[in-house]
Amino acid sequence: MAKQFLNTFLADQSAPATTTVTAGIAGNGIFRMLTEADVVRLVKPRKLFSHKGTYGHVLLVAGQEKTMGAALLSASACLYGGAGLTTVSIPSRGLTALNARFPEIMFLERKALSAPNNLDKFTVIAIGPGLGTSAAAKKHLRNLFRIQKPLVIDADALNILAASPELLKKIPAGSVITPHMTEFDRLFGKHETWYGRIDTARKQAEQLNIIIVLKNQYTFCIEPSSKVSINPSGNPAMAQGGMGDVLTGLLAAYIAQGYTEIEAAQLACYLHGRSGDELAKKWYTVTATAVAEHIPIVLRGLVK
Ligand SMILES: NC(=O)C1=CN([C@@H]2O[C@H](COP(=O)(O)OP(=O)(O)OC[C@H]3O[C@@H](n4cnc5c(N)ncnc54)[C@H](O)[C@@H]3O)[C@@H](O)[C@H]2O)[C@@H](O)CC1
Ligand SMILES: Nc1ncnc2c1ncn2[C@@H]1O[C@H](COP(=O)(O)OP(=O)(O)O)[C@@H](O)[C@H]1O
Repeated sequence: MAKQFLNTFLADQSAPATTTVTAGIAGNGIFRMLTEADVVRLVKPRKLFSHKGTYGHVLLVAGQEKTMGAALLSASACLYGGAGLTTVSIPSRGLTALNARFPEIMFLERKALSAPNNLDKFTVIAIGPGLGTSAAAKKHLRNLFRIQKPLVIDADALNILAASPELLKKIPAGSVITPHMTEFDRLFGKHETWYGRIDTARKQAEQLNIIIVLKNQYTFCIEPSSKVSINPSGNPAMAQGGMGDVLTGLLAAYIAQGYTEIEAAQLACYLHGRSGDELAKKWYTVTATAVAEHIPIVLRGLVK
């Protein structure tokens, strides 16, 4: 394969012209591009004699009155991503919508989040889509930080952290954060270039001991070792609200199923974009709902 350069993946081509990207995540370089072969190798086929308990239990803390849709979209991705069980903690006003739309999904009252015992049974907890940034939302995030288990942190939970640097320092080790460019700059300061942003992300992933999924046309998954994998799938037909909420649900679903946090991030990014790519062959734009629903079809095509 011809040599690839990092600038191919940056909107502003701000990297040194000689910085290369190797094909495949097994490569030794800092910058490695995820390939279809990597993803096929990562996927663990579902087992004979397995049941819902085999594939983990996601708790998703999301939604407020005006953005309940984000919670439902994210929850749908847990379902279509194959989590064994999904429970959603949304304001109780969203319960009718949840039951009508996804009868497979369970509900946990918000007040139950303050008792750590209630959370033991969950394999992974994701927080943020459509959550809002109220004092109550901040309290829920703070409570989840106390149990010291890695979290998936997105959207408004990131905006809460951006406004509370003292809380950002307490982020549980091993957590995965999924900022888009604007959320990233709110968290870590304004950046003039993409190369500068990636440099900061590598430093922060190491310092905070977390995985940073920096979303854009090409999404960068940055590990605490500061290695970067670049996701090549996805297209502008996907540039619509709710797409990131679906990515968060997928990521949580793969952690629930026993993938490591970095494997889950790589799988979620690739399959999310691939779903959008397959749909965009027929559709000029694709919805977040459609991207989630198409995930099992993408996997059926990749894993024989
Ligand atoms: N149906 C729903 O309920 C939806 C709820 N959402 C939730 O609403 C909350 C706030 O989201 P908002 O969209 O208002 O605010 P954001 O902070 O996500 O976005 C604010 C602005 O940042 C810029 N931006 C967003 N993505 C970018 C990217 N990849 N690169 C560069 N700039 C980018 C855009 O100009 C955008 O208007 C989140 O919790 C989110 O989960 C959104 O996901 C949209 C759909
Ligand atoms: N032009 C694009 N090309 C590839 N992926 C895209 C494109 N636009 C959006 N996406 C993907 O959609 C998601 C958008 O996330 P985000 O901005 O958080 O959306 P939202 O807040 O509306 O849910 C990211 O995973 C991003 O990579």
